Amino acid sequence: MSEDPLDPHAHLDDSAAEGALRPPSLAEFRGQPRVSEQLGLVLDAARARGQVPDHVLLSGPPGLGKTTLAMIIAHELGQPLRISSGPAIQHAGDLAAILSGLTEGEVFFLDEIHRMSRPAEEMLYLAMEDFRVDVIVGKGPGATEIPLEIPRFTLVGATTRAGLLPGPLRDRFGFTGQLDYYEAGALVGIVARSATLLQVELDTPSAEVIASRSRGTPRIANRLLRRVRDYALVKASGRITPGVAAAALELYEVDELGLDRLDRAVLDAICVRFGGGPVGLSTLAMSVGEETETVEEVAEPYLIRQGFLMRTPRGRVATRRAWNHLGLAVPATHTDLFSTGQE
Ligand SMILES: Nc1ncnc2c1ncn2[C@@H]1O[C@H](COP(=O)(O)OP(=O)(O)OP(=O)(O)O)[C@@H](O)[C@H]1O
Repeated sequence: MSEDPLDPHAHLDDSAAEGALRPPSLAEFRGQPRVSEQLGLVLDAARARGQVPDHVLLSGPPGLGKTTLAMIIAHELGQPLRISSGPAIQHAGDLAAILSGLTEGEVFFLDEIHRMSRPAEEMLYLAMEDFRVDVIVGKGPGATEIPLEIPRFTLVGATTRAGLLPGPLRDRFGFTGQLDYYEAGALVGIVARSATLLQVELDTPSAEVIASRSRGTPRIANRLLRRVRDYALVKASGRITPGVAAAALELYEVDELGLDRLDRAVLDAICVRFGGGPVGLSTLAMSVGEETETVEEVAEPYLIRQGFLMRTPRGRVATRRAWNHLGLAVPATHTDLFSTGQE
């Protein structure tokens, strides 16, 4: 796993602190007002009926709060939480073991659900719908399927790419929450709350500097706060001002739009090495020395959202904004491309 302090995938930096900063209830969960309200309703209704709620699918880029919401669901329902992930469940038997060990009403959080093996996925269909798994006993022609009842549970699936889930799996979730990048105001609130929990004095203008460079992502906001705190301690007698926050983030190569080293490397590769594109994803990933998934799921969504690049059927293409942000002149050929209405 990467140790890059700005990588939203990286959990290891002060991971205990990250856990301590998770809001424990929906009331303390900021941002995502629609998902939060809809989910609150699902939980309230289930509680009122005294039943186990529908299965919940949470999708969105890393670090936006999917794990946090799964923990909140369990907490709000007063149920234990079991955590696993798609890549950890390669055999149907692994899943059968987990499911048969659940207690009635337990919340089962399955991260990266799109990366589960096919046989496990098929077992999950039945478990989600009928609360039953078919365990195969024996081998070859003598093998028999033994149906096994499992306790009613709530599955909370998380994925960075809901589109990658097969239709039959997606259809079995009663509620899907699509998490989006956070608005600046919500991030300021998150940073302020974290600062209080970390016993760091932080005024609103400084919180705004951190929030505005956090790529709309609470995990990054919390991490940047910790880096700013360190910087202030070493260089500014512990006092955080907007100038100190900006200088700290400059040091960590986070620019004023929140773009980090990988984001800029991607833009630089498209604009400079590939003449603005179109360039295929795998070529692009290789040229910045990253996994295709990291480029596609971490860097691209934010760059697209910020209008720096476009996905086209022929590959990734930089927009004028990308050239401008890198301080480069837009080549004439690309001015032509965008003036044809593709921007
Ligand atoms: N709405 C929120 N309010 C306050 N803090 C939040 C919120 N959402 C996320 N966080 C903080 O951001 C961190 C990352 O959240 P979380 O681990 O839930 O993200 P995730 O979407 O599950 O990411 P991944 O897919 O990479 O596991 C948590 O430590 C939590 O403190």
